[in-house]
Amino acid sequence: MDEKGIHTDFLKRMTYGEYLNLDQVLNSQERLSEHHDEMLFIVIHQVKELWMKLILHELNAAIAAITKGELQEAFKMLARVSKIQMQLVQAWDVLSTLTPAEYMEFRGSLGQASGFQSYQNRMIEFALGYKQSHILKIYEKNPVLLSELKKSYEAPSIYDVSIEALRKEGFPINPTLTDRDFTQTYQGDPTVADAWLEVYRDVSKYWDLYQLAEKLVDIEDSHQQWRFRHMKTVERIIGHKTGTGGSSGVGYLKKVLDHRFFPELWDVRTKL
Ligand code: HEM
Ligand SMILES: N[C@@H](CC(=O)c1ccccc1NC=O)C(=O)O
Repeated sequence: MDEKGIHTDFLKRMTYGEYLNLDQVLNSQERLSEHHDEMLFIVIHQVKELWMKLILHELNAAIAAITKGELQEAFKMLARVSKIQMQLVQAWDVLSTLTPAEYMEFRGSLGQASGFQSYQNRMIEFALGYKQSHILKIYEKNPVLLSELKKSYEAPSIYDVSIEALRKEGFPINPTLTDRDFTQTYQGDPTVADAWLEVYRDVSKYWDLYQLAEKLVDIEDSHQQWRFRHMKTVERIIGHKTGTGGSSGVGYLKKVLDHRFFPELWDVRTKL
């Protein structure tokens, strides 16, 4: 049988579990304590990491599509990102069934591990334009992750390519934004604010850019809802204890809430 024949034969016999690699997926919930609720804790985090994998897949494709001027394709992907984010926000309801006493019974077995080290969470923040250089240090000892992370740290974010789309439409965007140092978090620019204001004032003329802006607002809105639910769930479970990752805990999570990804898209609402 030729190579193709063997392959077809394998496909014919392939099972559901083989296709989805369920052996690995369903044998990856190793509790370090004997505690009943540690299973909930592990599953919630794994589900979240899987959804984040899909978010990144969609966000990166959307960035490429916007760069090529294929906005309709990008809208489809960004709408999917929003729906996934809704799942992630709702997942806090499941975790909230964990009481403080139950969590404290197995918290010790987590050591210094913390969501702070979630690599995919940082990749998403980079794709959305929040670039914090100290994040790279966390992965110093893992060259594979570090080089992947660096690539997205140095690349334009979804907002950078959206600003470029404004420029391509003919808006007089500050030229220094086009080849700026993308490792720096975008700080806002009056020419971008003026351009979005024009788009929102004349929606029928700039329908695609308007839709792009509203998709970005959806994503930032949901991301903030996720951050808020995280902060509140943490408060109800550990109060103001310091975090396993070494931060002040709730105080730190509250501060993170201040960050805005797409500042002009929020400011434009006041000006309309
Ligand atoms: C009992 C549940 C949880 C508690 C008590 C908790 C607590 C904390 C604390 C205190 C921090 C600050 C860093 C530190 O010092 O550790 C943190 C950060 C973080 N946690 Fe959680 N967390 C919980 C569940 C989750 C879940 C389910 C996720 C989703 C995967 C998650 C993702 C993150 C992320 C991404 C950060 C980094 C935030 C940032 O730096 O902006 N956490 N968490
Ligand atoms: N930072 C949490 C620990 C924690 O939540 C955590 C630990 C191991 C794996 C994932 C975690 N989730 C998110 O921060 C704490 O301080 O209790």
